[in-house]
Amino acid sequence: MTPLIIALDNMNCSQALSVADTLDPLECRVKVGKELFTREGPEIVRQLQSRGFDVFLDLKFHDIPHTVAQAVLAAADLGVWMVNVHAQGGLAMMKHAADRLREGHYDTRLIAVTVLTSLSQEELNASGIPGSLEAHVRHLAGLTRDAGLDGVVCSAREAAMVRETAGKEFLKVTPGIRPAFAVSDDQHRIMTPVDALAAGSTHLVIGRPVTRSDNPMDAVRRISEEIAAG
Ligand SMILES: O=C(O)c1cc(=O)[nH]c(=O)n1[C@@H]1O[C@H](COP(=O)(O)O)[C@@H](O)[C@H]1O
Repeated sequence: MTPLIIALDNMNCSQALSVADTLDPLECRVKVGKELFTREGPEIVRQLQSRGFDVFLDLKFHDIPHTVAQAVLAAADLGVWMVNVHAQGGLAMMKHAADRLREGHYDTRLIAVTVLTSLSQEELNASGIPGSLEAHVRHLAGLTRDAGLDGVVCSAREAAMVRETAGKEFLKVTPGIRPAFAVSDDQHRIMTPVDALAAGSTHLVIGRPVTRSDNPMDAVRRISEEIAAG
């Protein structure tokens, strides 16, 4: 199955569906984030699923354990392929959500965001977290593994380190991916698709390089070709 997850950001329902209609669900999965979900609600997820797409519901839950677990179960009831929380919410929060999913026999993958790819070392320290960004990602990845989640969201630059900490099977979903033909936008810790996969990423999240393209499916094909050419 393809490692590509296309982020359907900066659009409403009809725009998202018209992009999705140009894409092939065998060549990519799609990600519904805060803006699209807040505008359109669960119906956009159902519409995408009815077109054959696996949906990653990227709402990055971060709250008390009971609230997060209930939100994760609500996402699983929607039949999403993947949902995420913030690892910063703590071991108990993550474990409660993972346990509830397992008890309910859901096959929705639960992953946790470590340190956002838009954050730099300076910004992390300025937010009150001392030490190196890499050490913090490693720590949060270990916490996520201990809580029984399926993997993390991290920068591809940290994928090899996460593999070392949590193993090969642990998912490394990496945004901040910029194919050779794209610009970096507001992402700080970026990598090309080829380098990201070589570093151990299991899934690549790509938004603007595809969705801002005049021909999104062509952009997906170019990325797949870049990957195949290695
Ligand atoms: O959880 C995410 O998907 C995520 C985590 C992170 O650390 N950085 C990050 O960029 N993302 C998401 O990945 C997507 C990246 O989009 P582009 O920068 O347009 O490729 C956006 O939808 C972000 O919300």
